[in-house]
Amino acid sequence: MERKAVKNLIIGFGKAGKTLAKSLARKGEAVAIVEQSPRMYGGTCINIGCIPSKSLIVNGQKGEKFADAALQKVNLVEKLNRKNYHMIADEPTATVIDGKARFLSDHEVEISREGQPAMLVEAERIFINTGARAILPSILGMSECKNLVTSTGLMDLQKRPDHLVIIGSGYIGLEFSSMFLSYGSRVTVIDSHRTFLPRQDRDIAARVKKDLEEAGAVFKLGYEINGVFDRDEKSILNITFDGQAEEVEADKILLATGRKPNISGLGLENTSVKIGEDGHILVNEKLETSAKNIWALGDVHGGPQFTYTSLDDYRIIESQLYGDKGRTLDNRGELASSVFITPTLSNVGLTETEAQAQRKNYRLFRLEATAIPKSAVLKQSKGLLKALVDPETEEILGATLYAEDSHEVINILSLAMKAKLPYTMIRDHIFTHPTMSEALNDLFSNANEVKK
Ligand SMILES: Cc1cc2nc3c(=O)[nH]c(=O)nc-3n(C[C@H](O)[C@H](O)[C@H](O)COP(=O)(O)OP(=O)(O)OC[C@H]3O[C@@H](n4cnc5c(N)ncnc54)[C@H](O)[C@@H]3O)c2cc1C
Ligand SMILES: NC(=O)c1ccc[n+]([C@@H]2O[C@H](COP(=O)([O-])OP(=O)(O)OC[C@H]3O[C@@H](n4cnc5c(N)ncnc54)[C@H](O)[C@@H]3O)[C@@H](O)[C@H]2O)c1
Repeated sequence: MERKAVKNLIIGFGKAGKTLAKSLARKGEAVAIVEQSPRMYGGTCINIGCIPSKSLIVNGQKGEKFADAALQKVNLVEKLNRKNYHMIADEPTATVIDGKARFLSDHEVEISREGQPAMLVEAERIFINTGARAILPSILGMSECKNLVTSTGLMDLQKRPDHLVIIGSGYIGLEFSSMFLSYGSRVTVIDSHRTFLPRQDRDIAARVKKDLEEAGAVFKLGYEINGVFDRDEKSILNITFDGQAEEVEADKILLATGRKPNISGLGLENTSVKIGEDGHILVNEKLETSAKNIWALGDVHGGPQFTYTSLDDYRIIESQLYGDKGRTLDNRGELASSVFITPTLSNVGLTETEAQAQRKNYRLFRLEATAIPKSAVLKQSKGLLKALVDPETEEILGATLYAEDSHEVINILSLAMKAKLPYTMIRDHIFTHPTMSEALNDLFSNANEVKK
């Protein structure tokens, strides 16, 4: 077996891993990064996640035809994939190894390669960045169903399905409903949960649901899925609500019921790395696993699954191994998030419901998106903005922005929260005009405070 010794081995070409590989190489350190599929150079985000999905979403909003948008998506991904490969492979002290990694011990990793003998890599330090993969709930008949796909399969289609049935109304379920509605598909969303967007305030969830319904989505919430079978070119889902059975016919079925840490076949049982009950790699606030030479970064260690949290994991490693050791998971602060539907739904910090559950004192500010001049310019006036402020410190406790471009505007509020700025600073700040961010002036004005 071919053997290789290297100081740093990174398993998985994700956001954290590739950024770390580049940084190590720039320091002149020997680093090898192993990736199981050339299709995935650069990881989930650029190949099968954020970037292709947002490309399809944006082109759908612009009114492009699905076939054209699909082609643009392929070209964009190919370009980014090659760029990511060369970003690492062209560094003199870095090596990209094609193959699937499996631990033999805390320091030894076997890499199986297609059409070539396996390779054994011995490394001083190992960074696991293997991401997450779609959870496939067990549904009777699903393995024989030819129209059942995950988000990856759906984005590979050349032709839009006439009727898309989506199982799951979380991030992927909602973003893909909005996306395919914009291309003219009929969309039905089924979720086992009765409450729509359970972590959002009820007024926000109701708005989102109503807007998606107006765009054509049909929601079937609180349904159990009993089985699926093919009939000619279509597939039929058997579902029940309160014991009442019904059938739904679909051209494609998207499974979007969550993603779980990718540790399958990684051989962690041969190491001293400990795994949590739900299958994530256990790490401390410095991302150290229970093996002293092994770290885990990104989706694989559980917690929020975002590209920007994976990037922040890289920053933690950099700070711990080469910096002032100040950066950890514990001082990450509030994370903003956005669901890229139309308009976008963004959150940071507490929702009103969470503030109430925590018995916090808060001042509530509320603004209809119709009041924002830029929303009229953009011809997208749907939405509602909410923000909570601590009455004593005047700091922002949280915000929910359901409005066009809220994925940009939310970052202003997350920065303000991190900097502990009083809300008055945002209220009185001079923003350029006409922009969606200037709505923050109005949102925080006294006139828009909701007296409880
Ligand atoms: C459809 C979709 C849309 C998304 N949209 C967004 C978004 O808009 N914004 C956002 O922030 N997040 C989004 N996400 C989530 C985001 O993509 C992930 O959280 C992020 O990419 C995780 O990065 P990572 O660094 O953990 O690893 P990944 O980027 O997942 O990389 C892991 C890599 O490891 C490889 N690998 C796995 N096992 C092995 C092995 N044994 N040997 C060798 N290689 C291996 C995999 O092939 C993969 O390339 C989306 C996800 C999906 C699926
Ligand atoms: N904009 C973004 O940042 C973005 C976009 C896409 C994905 N992501 C990341 O990817 C992760 C995975 O997304 P996701 O949408 O797959 O998961 P999710 O956890 O967001 O939503 C899963 C949904 O599936 C439902 N569900 C679970 N099991 C079910 C079953 N058996 N039958 C019917 N419904 C069922 C749940 O009730 C939930 O509504 C997200 O947590 C997110 O971190 C982020």
